[in-house]
Amino acid sequence: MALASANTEIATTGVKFAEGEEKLPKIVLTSAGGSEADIYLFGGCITSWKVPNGRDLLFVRPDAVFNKKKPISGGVPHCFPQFGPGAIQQHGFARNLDWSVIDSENVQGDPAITLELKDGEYSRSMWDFRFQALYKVTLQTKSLSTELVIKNTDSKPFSFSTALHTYFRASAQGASVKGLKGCKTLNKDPDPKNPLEGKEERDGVTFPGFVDCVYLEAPNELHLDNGLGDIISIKNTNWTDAVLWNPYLTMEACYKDFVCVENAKIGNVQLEPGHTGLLHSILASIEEWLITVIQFCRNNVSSIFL
Ligand SMILES: O=P(O)(O)OC[C@H]1O[C@@H](O)[C@H](O)[C@@H](O)[C@@H]1O
Repeated sequence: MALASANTEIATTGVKFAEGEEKLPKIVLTSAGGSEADIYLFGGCITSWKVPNGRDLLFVRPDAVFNKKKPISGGVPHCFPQFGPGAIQQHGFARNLDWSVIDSENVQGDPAITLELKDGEYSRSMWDFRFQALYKVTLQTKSLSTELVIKNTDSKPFSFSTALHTYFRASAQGASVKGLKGCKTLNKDPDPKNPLEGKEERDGVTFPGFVDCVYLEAPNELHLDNGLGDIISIKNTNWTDAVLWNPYLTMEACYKDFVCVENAKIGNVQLEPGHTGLLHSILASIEEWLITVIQFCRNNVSSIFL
């Protein structure tokens, strides 16, 4: 189904247009299983993901503005075509532009929407390439999955870096991320322009103060304990890297209430004309007992089968 503008009615079950903050158009997805997600067309930004118990697992900063003068600070903003710092604005322009809805579907009670962003005068003024970005967001009862497809529609090659800069609601003091042990790190604290190389030695990475660290070649599944009673699995295909960020006292009003765990592609991805790159991520709320079983199996699998 092709959808032209924000005013078009969507006939797909579980997918509707609504007025968001400051009357910005947003899409509301509602699954048959009782979960809900909000996606603003401005920035193609998912701002809310409520699981069936009603808890919103994402966080929007209290200083977020919805007037298109700044990107929406919170939820799942895009960083494209640059993660940064770099030649163009920090985190690129995709979070500052209106995306359009081009498709929607509902498969067995699970709604999905596909947004599109293409180059225009504004984007070409800082990054002179023609591209198409397709972003499919699918909501299931306990998970939210995204698929980002970048296509080079130009006649010359280009390269980009990218991230999903996900803000999770958390008690930063009690939060931890598992799965990063052994990864090579680029610590942007104290100097983001000259990150310090290192290796992660911890089983669970915590947020005791300012954190701004890139993890290279991260595994395809991480577990975030948000310190509020939720365990969130963050799975990916092709998002090779991860970034952890908490601004600590530089954002005194809210640093205690969130942590960013970002799927990222830090090294430049080179795309030839006509070629596409695909990045897939699934956030899933999982029960603590399941984590215990997974960990038990990981620790004991060799002894069970030997
Ligand atoms: O643009 P935002 O949402 O304020 O986020 C900024 C932060 O984003 C993080 O991804 C970077 O690693 C930090 O260096 C940066 O300060």
